[in-house]
Amino acid sequence: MKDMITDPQLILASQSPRRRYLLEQAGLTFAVIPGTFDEDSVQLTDPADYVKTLAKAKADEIAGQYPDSWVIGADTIVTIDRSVLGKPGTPDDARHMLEKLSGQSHCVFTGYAIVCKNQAACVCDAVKTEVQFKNLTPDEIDWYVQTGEPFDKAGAYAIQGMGTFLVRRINGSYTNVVGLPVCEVIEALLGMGVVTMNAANAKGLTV
Ligand SMILES: Cc1cn([C@H]2C[C@H](O)[C@@H](COP(=O)(O)OP(=O)(O)OP(=O)(O)O)O2)c(=O)[nH]c1=O
Repeated sequence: MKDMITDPQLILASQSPRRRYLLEQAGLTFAVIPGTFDEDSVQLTDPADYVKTLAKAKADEIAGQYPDSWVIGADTIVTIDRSVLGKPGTPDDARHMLEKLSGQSHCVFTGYAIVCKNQAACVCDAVKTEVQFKNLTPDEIDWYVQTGEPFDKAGAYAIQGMGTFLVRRINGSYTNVVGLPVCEVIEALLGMGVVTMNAANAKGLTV
């Protein structure tokens, strides 16, 4: 149930600490209100369409509760060949994902949606980044799984964490791999007039 407080102007509808950190680092002030949307209820289609649909559903859920606020939702998946890798449920899942990614290139798709219900406004898009892994030895995979880092990350790795040693090169947005394409999201927020670059407040973006 919604608290009896004034709607925050900008909301990140996500439980992901990485998304929060990326937006804070970009100078935004916002509230964090994660939703309860069931990701398994959405049928997998084209990867870009799929992450856009999920991002929009996450944003819409919170926008329904805070209709005057601007709400940001996002979703990230990893694809390789024809498989989609979400978050591993068990150490064996994580090991299999890392074995699949070893020595190969894969794609990371993040969808984002920015929604304001009472203004009937919505921007929704997806960004793709290519990531190439080095060849991993069984010992490297075992060690990385034991760190516990893979478990809440799509594809069982964190490029921003200890998993940085896995990545030989990337082609595209780095923040997109971490969970939110910050350049595109800030561009959209500026374009919609949700935030401004105010010379009198050069410490951050003005909401
Ligand atoms: C590939 C990769 C993913 N990830 C993370 C970003 C996302 O938090 C997660 C993908 O899961 P998501 O389902 O996109 O997001 P989430 O469940 O963490 O949060 P919410 O649905 O509430 O917004 O994987 C990294 O942190 N680093 C990486 O290198």
